[in-house]
Amino acid sequence: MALLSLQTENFRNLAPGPFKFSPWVNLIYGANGSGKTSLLEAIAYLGLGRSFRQNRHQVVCREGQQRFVVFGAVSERSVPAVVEPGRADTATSARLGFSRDIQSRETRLRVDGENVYSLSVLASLFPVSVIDPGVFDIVAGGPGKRRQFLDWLVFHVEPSFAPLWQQCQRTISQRNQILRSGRIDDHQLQVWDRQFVELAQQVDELRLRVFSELATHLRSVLEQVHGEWAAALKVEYSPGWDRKKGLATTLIEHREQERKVGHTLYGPNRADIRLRYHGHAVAELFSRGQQKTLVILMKLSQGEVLATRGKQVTFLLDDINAELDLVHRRLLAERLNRLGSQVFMTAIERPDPSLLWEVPPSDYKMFHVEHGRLTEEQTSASGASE
Ligand SMILES: Nc1ncnc2c1ncn2[C@@H]1O[C@H](COP(=O)(O)OP(=O)(O)OP(=O)(O)O)[C@@H](O)[C@H]1O
Repeated sequence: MALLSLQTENFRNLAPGPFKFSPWVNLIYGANGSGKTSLLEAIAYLGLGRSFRQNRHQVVCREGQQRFVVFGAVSERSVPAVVEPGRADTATSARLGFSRDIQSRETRLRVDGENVYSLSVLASLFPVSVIDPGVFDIVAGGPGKRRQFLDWLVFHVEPSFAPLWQQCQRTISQRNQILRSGRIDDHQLQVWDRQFVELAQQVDELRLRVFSELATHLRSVLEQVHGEWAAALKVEYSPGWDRKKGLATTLIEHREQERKVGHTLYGPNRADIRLRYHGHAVAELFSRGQQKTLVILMKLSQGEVLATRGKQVTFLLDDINAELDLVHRRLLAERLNRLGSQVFMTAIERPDPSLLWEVPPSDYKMFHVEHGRLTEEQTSASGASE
């Protein structure tokens, strides 16, 4: 899907719009505090149902207002692995809406004017991938971030994953309650363990299958990065228990330990993507730039896996220029262009397209942001299409 237009009400400092976007590349620049990140945040609301910057809806609602609205029109495009920009059919196929009343805490999700009750409906219609400074925790942070990263892809590739994982998480929390209660009923725990092991194996199977595809794409994109670090990097999926032993045996062997800590220490809730370099975690040895390049390439690989399923990810890149040198910026821009993804890329200075692409995409738009207002500027692409 690609976002063709956006309207907002009371969203931070953004003007209401409507703003019309390119289904391919949108370059957005403006001074500090002009509203670039707020724009990406509003777009992301349509696919995530929340902000990627912080947890509370009320922070994005304009000061003094009680309700904010984000409304967008998205188009469906069939995306072969490599697409020539400008060739796809961009007929509007869905109108997505998100509104939140701050006082009543009521959230409303709308698709084509009808109420929907699950965020996963918006998420599957409009997959968005945010690349902002916070995303670098995928490498530098704990396993939870990497699990979330993998599960985002599994959710989009395997429709059975979301309900399965929910059920598995419920089982884990029931199991934790038993482990925490002073008097443990062994029989009761065994019953939960049987169910837990079965669900865990199903979750693991889906994650492993999707991870293998992701790893293949990541390996291919890493081959384009010149540097020993990219060649020596090892990327492995760990299910959260010793696979040779099996989860059932692991749980029996560690029952005492789990009783002591009062929660589940082995299982898909502990899965991870291990990123190793010469036997060490990459977070210990990689430079900041290398870590950032790696995260961006991992995100790009997610987009490539979805493209093989005919699903298109919209990438929201917030001021990545500060993080990447020109060579890596170009590599990313070229790969995104080949992928045919819709891209929103912000910068403080007006970007020079000739520095990003050898041949700039035939259909891109350039916007200047000031006080939350977007002004579209003429580019060689807009000139050519007239
Ligand atoms: N709830 C709100 N109500 C009104 N204005 C807000 C609200 N939240 C943020 N703002 C203002 O919106 C403006 C836009 O901030 P934003 O983070 O989008 O800027 P930016 O262009 O990304 O800046 P930078 O380049 O510094 O990252 C800021 O001036 C901020 O003070």
